[in-house]
Order: sequence, then structure tokens, then C-alpha cells
Amino acid sequence: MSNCKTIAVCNQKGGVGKTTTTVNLGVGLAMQGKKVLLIDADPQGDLTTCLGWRDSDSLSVTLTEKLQAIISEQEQNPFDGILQHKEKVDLVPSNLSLSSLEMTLVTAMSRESVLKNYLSLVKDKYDYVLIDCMPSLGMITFNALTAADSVIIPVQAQYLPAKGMTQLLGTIAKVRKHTNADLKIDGILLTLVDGRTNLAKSTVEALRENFGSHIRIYRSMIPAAVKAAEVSSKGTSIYAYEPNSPVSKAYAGFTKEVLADGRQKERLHAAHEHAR
Ligand SMILES: Nc1ncnc2c1ncn2[C@@H]1O[C@H](COP(=O)(O)OP(=O)(O)OP(=O)(O)O)[C@@H](O)[C@H]1O
Ligand SMILES: [Mg+2]
Repeated sequence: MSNCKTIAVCNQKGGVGKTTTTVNLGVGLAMQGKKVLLIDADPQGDLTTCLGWRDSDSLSVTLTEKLQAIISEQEQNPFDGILQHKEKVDLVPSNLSLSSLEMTLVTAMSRESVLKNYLSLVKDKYDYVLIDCMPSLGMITFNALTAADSVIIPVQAQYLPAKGMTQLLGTIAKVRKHTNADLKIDGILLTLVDGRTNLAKSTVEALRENFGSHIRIYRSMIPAAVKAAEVSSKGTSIYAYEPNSPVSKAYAGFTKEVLADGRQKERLHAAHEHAR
């Protein structure tokens, strides 16, 4: 059994901090000694750009080629084209070509499992694979949810967060029914929290009211800060750009919560093995 945990960072709502969370959770885990692979599953290529590959259209190997090789059953070196970031995370980059692949996928065999099949070739080398999803619930996102062990949902502190959540939970239920029965929701991460308002508190209350207590909300919440917006053009994580900022501390705290989840899983696994 692979010890790698694959997490999809997913919300079909745009601009809620998915990409920023993928970068800073990924680098946070790497700083704790974990081997981390990041997957840019968005044709916008924001994750690729954020990590410093500005000209993503000039990359000859991207997620598109990796998935294309799986679809057409071509031989590939699955590691070929994986980029190495100086903050010790690996990246499968993306660019606009991914959107034409999304259309090819519609008619492909096992079309929901193409990303899962690709990841099965590389994941043994990693402790964590994080998938930065695009803001839609199309075939690429369905592939991400099929490949994942769990989902982290960044939610922007605002009124009425429940609206989009219902649709997302519906998609997760569909994935569980058809392609990935074991898919878990690790939790909701509140992002873009403005400390001057009570919005975070009312967002948490609204989420609890609508989804009961069965979805966990991370204790760490990510403040809204100019530095966090700036860092996306610097090619680094927030830890490298502004190590002592509140956003940096919040992402470090969030990383610890995610790691604690993993350890709990290891303990359960060990107890299970012991009982056999
Ligand atoms: N904590 C923060 N404080 C201020 N700005 C932030 C913060 N986190 C992210 N941003 C900015 O908000 C915008 C949206 O963030 P991000 O790209 O991470 O969201 P996303 O959910 O990935 O968006 P998309 O749906 O387009 O993929 C970006 O410009 C980013 O720099
Ligand atoms: Mg994004």
C-alpha cells in the first residue's frame, strides 16, 4: 500500500485561495521534511506561474502531455517534465493546452481515472500529492476528485458561503458513488479573513448551520493581507517572502493540522495491522 496521501484543493468558486493554499501547504509540508508533488490541474496555469514559471505556454511537457500519454497508452517516463522548485517541492505544470485535453477526455476510456492512473506511476516517490483544482466542476476536477484520498475546501469568509458548497458536496457525493467510494473531506479552510469584521465568525456559523458538525473547519484561518496577494508574482511561498507575517504563521499552523491528520491515519493503519 502506498503511504502517499493525495489531497485535492477544491472549490468551484473562483478566487477563494485554492492556488495560494496549494503553494503554502505544499511548501509547508516540504519544510517539515515531507516529499511533496504539486499538480496544477487548472488550464489558467496559476500554480505554475505562482511558483515562478512565468511563461507556462513555452513548457513542452505539462500535465496535458502526461495525461495524453495515459489516454493513448503511450510509453512515457512519468517523471519527465516534472519541475523542481527551489523550496523543495516538485510540480507538474499546466498551461492552456489542458483545456483542449478536457474535451478529449469526454470520449476517452476510463475518462474519470486518467489522472489517477498517471499519479499511480509517480506517487510512491512522495509523501503528499496536492492537486490545485480549477474553478469548475468539469472533467478535470472530476479526475482530481477520483484520484484523491481527500479534499480540502478553501472558503472565502463571506455571507452565504452555503450556496456553492451544496453544489460541491453534490459533486463529491457523485464521485463517491461512481469512482471513489473512499473520498474524504478533510475540512474547510477559511481564507481571506478580514480581522476588522465579524465575517469569519458568521461564515463559520453559517457553515455549521448548513452542514452540521460533520464537516470539520480548520482552527487555522488565513487572514486577508496585501503581502499574500503580492507573493503570487514572486515565484516563492509566503514563508520565503514574508516569514513573520500573520499569513505565514496561519499557513504554518494549517500545515500542522494537516500533518496531524496524516499521523492519525498512520496510527489507525498501525492499529489495524496490529489487530490482523
Ligand atoms: N490571504 C490572502 N490575502 C490577500 N489576497 C490573497 C490571499 N490569498 C490569496 N489572495 C489573492 O487572491 C486572489 C485569488 O487567490 P488564488 O489564486 O489563490 O485563488 P483560487 O481559488 O486559486 O482562484 P481561481 O479560482 O482563479 O483558481 C489572488 O490574486 C491571490 O494573490
Ligand atoms: Mg487557482
